[in-house]
This record gives sequence, structure tokens and C-alpha cells, in this order.
Amino acid sequence: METRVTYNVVFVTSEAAPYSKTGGLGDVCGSLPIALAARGHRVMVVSPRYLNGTSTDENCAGAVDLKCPTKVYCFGGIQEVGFFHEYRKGVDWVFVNHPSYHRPGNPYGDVHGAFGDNQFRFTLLCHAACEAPLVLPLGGFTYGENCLFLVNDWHASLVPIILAAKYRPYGVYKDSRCILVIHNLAHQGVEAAATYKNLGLPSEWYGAVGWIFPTWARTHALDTGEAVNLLKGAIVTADRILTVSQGYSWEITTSEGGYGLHELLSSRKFVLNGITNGIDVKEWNPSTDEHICSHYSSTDLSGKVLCKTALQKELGLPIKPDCPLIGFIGRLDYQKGIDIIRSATPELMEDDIQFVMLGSGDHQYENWMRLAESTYREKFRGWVGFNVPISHRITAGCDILLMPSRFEPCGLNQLYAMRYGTIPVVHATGGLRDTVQNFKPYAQEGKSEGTGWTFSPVTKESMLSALRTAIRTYRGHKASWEGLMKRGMEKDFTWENAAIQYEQVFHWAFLDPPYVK
Ligand SMILES: Nc1ncnc2c1ncn2[C@@H]1O[C@H](COP(=O)(O)OP(=O)(O)O[C@H]2O[C@H](CO)[C@@H](O)[C@H](O)[C@H]2O)[C@@H](O)[C@H]1O
Repeated sequence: METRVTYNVVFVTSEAAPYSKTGGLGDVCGSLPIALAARGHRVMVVSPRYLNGTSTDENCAGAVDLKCPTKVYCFGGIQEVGFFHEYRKGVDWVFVNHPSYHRPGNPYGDVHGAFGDNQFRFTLLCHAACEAPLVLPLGGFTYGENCLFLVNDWHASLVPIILAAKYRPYGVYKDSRCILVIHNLAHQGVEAAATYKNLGLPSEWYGAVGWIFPTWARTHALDTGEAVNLLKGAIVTADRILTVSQGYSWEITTSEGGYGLHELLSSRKFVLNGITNGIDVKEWNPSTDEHICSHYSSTDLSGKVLCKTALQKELGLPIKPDCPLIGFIGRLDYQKGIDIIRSATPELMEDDIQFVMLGSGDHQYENWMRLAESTYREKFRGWVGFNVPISHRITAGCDILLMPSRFEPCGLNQLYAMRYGTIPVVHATGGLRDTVQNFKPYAQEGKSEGTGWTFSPVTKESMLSALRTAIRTYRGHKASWEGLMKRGMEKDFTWENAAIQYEQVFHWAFLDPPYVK
């Protein structure tokens, strides 16, 4: 019989689906914990108890108050937080309660932009998360101090510093470990150096988060470039670092992909690994999906065209089962290459195709989507907003999913697309390059190979050229297209696969002594 070491794992994250989600971070922190718990680990996820006065508040309705008010020190005083808890799918979902998490908007901001007190809100999360394993008797027992923290992105980045600066000197958490998981290096939690005093850290730890911007990045002659950079703090104090694909773990060590942190990341490359995200194969399953009108599988594809015509009907597009339908789903952000889509749209619209976009974010792109919809009534739909059922119907109903991301740490939509027989056309970067194999019609003995198209560089021309090849193949080579669909649908993107690789990294983390003693 197999014997395995199990760990007490504490995720710290600003989002966990279904409780909170603005993007892929929520998906990962909603699914990976369940996969790890299913493999025998004791798993807790600590995230804020957001309430915004809309129907999404119901997602948190199942969590009960643990009646364990806890005091933490930061921002010049004692702050009191509460903890709510729900045990679901083998995981302890813990929600930090504080008035600053209760306001309209999403976890980070509202219609006016990012909240001005995000440093406070996420500093509080980190301090509370360090207390949670010590004070919360979940199922009767605390997790205790020998746990493994998995801290995600900048919002959770203070955790390894707090462990090293505020607990270890007093003999607490001496045998814990902390792994930083980077989902997106572009956001680092940077604020003015003067805010250091708010973080609740001893003054001698300034060097961990202290950061000096290069001269070219400074805003005016008197700008000294001094800042605090929370993600940097975790990079220099975590025991190990993970990214969400292997390709991205290399890219962030280069000056092009490192967002200023490539040298620091390179200096830690011996503890830097990449593990490709999985997907929730129950939520994203074309043979059972509750959001789509007709089910299908790799052995019976017939339902897919019905999903397509239903989508065309729902969106008020001409119902044309044979017309190539291209989709885009995602945050409307520079990262996602929306400007490239915008510049290519007039040429794309000359062809007999249809194009559907779902996204929210940057207002200029939201307005452009509305404008494009009114300009190309017969061919283009731009759905501005965040809507999970529609994202499923677009994934199922389209023939092609377009992702011209400038960088993509992993990317989940291309994985969902492949599972739904929708062919990804993606920029060859990060996790997109790792997960989409370029189509080769005559790879071996006349048999074709690949699951989509990858293009590079990320320009309008190369994107259009890849899209046109895909469209030609769709129209003229039905058998090849079916081969592409089936190969994608049969790929194993389960979280269990990723969880096994995480276990290996946990093992390595405990083999070495704590990085900061
Ligand atoms: N308007 C909308 N309506 C409904 N659903 C929407 C939506 N906009 C986005 N979504 C959903 O949000 C998720 C986006 O996930 P991605 O991984 O593609 O990107 P994101 O950049 O958010 O994540 C970051 O973290 C993840 C997780 O590690 C990495 O995969 C990724 O590369 C990195 O940039 C998907 O589930 C998508 O369907």
C-alpha cells in the first residue's frame, strides 16, 4: 500500500470561487484546495469575507461565525478581526471578517477604480491568516504551527515576512514553510516607502520589502524611486516559489517577463518551479454542463452545433450553423491583448465570420465593444460584464477561442475551450504555449497532430494570419477539424494531476530548513 506524507496546508488568497472571483486566481484557489484535501491533506483557505450588497453575498451565506475575535497589530494600532467558517468538500473555508471588506464593488475596487485602502485590507488578511492556524479550533482542533502556507500573489505576500519577523523570533512557526504562488507578476502591491510603518513589521525588516525603482521608472526629478513592494518581499523570504506554468516560471527570470523582479527571481531559480493549473472538470464538462442547452462529448459531437445556434439566437446574431464563430472571454486588460483585437476587427469583419466577446475591465475597451456591436450588427457581439453562465455558453457555442495575451502565466480559458471542442488560437507565451500544441496536418505518417494554433509575435498581422488558417481549416477540412476537437477534449487537465505535482514541491520545501530562520 502506498504511504504518503500529508500536510496541514493553509492557502492565503484574495479570491476563492465560488465565494469570490474576478478571474483565474479565484478558480485556482477554489479548486486546488479541494484536490489536495481529496488526497488526504488537511486544507484551510483563508480569504476575506467580502459583502457588497448584491446577490453574490449569498455565496458566503453558509459560513458561520466562529466567535473567535482576534486582535492583530498593524496600521498604527490594534485591529480586531473575526473569522467565519464553512467546511465544504473536505476543505476548511475561513473568511476574515472586517468592516473594510463590506462595501459595493469587487474585491479590489468599484466603478471609480481601485480602493484607496487596499494595502490596509490585504495587510489585515495576512496578519489574520498567520493567526488562523494557531487560534481556530476547526473540527475541534487547530492546524497548529507546523503547517505549510501557500500564499498567492501580492495580496498574501506579507505572510512569509510576518512569519519570519514576528513569530519565529518567539519560537512559533519554526517548522512551518511558506510557498509563494505567482499568478500574475504584473501586480506587486507597490506603495510609497512611507507606508512601511503601516505593515505591522519591526523596523529592521524594511529591507525585505524595500524597493528602489530604476531612474527611468521614476516620475519626476525629486522622485527617489523608493517604495515598498510586497511581492518582492515574498520573493526574498518564501521557502519556495511556484508559478502556474513552467513556461512562465522561466519567462519571469528574463528582463522581458520579469517586471523588474527578474534578477531577484533568477537568484532564487533553484527553488522556482512551474506547475500548470488544472481545471474543475465537473463544472466544465460539456456532457453535463447545466448552463448549455445541449450536451456532447468527444464520442458524440452532435450537440455542439446546437449550442452554437442557441448562442447565435440568444445574442441575436443570424443563425448560421456553418459560419465560423470566434469567441473571446476575459478581463479587458492590457495583458489580454484587447488592443490587438480592436485593431484587427475591421479586417476580420470583412470575412464571413461571427465574433463574440465577453469581458469587463478597462472602460475604453468596454466602450469599444459596445461601438463595434453597433457597427457590425450582423457579425459582432460585445457582452460587457461578468457572467459565468454566458462564459460557459460562449465556450461551448464557439468554434474558435481567441487569446492574444501579451503574457499569460497559465490561462484557463484555453483549457476550458479545449475541453469543449473549441479550438484555441493563442499567442505563444507562458502557459498558452505550454498547453496548446500547434496544429500540424501531416505530422506522422499523414496523421495530424496538435490542439490549436499558436502565433508569434503578438501583432495584428500574425494573429490574423493564424485566425485565417484556422478559419480555412474549419471550412475546408472537416476531418482535420474534428481531429483537433477530439484531441483537445481528451486531454487530462484535472486538478488531481496538478495536486500530485504540488505534493512534490511540498516535499522539497520540508527537505530544506526554513529559508529565513
Ligand atoms: N467577463 C467574464 N465573465 C465570466 N467569466 C469571466 C469573465 N472574465 C473572466 N472570466 C473568467 O475568469 C477566469 C480567467 O482566468 P485566466 O486564468 O484566463 O485569467 P486571469 O488573468 O484572470 O488569471 C491569472 O491567474 C490565473 C490563475 O493562475 C492564470 O491562469 C492566468 O494566466 C493569470 O493571468 C476564467 O475562469 C474566465 O472564464
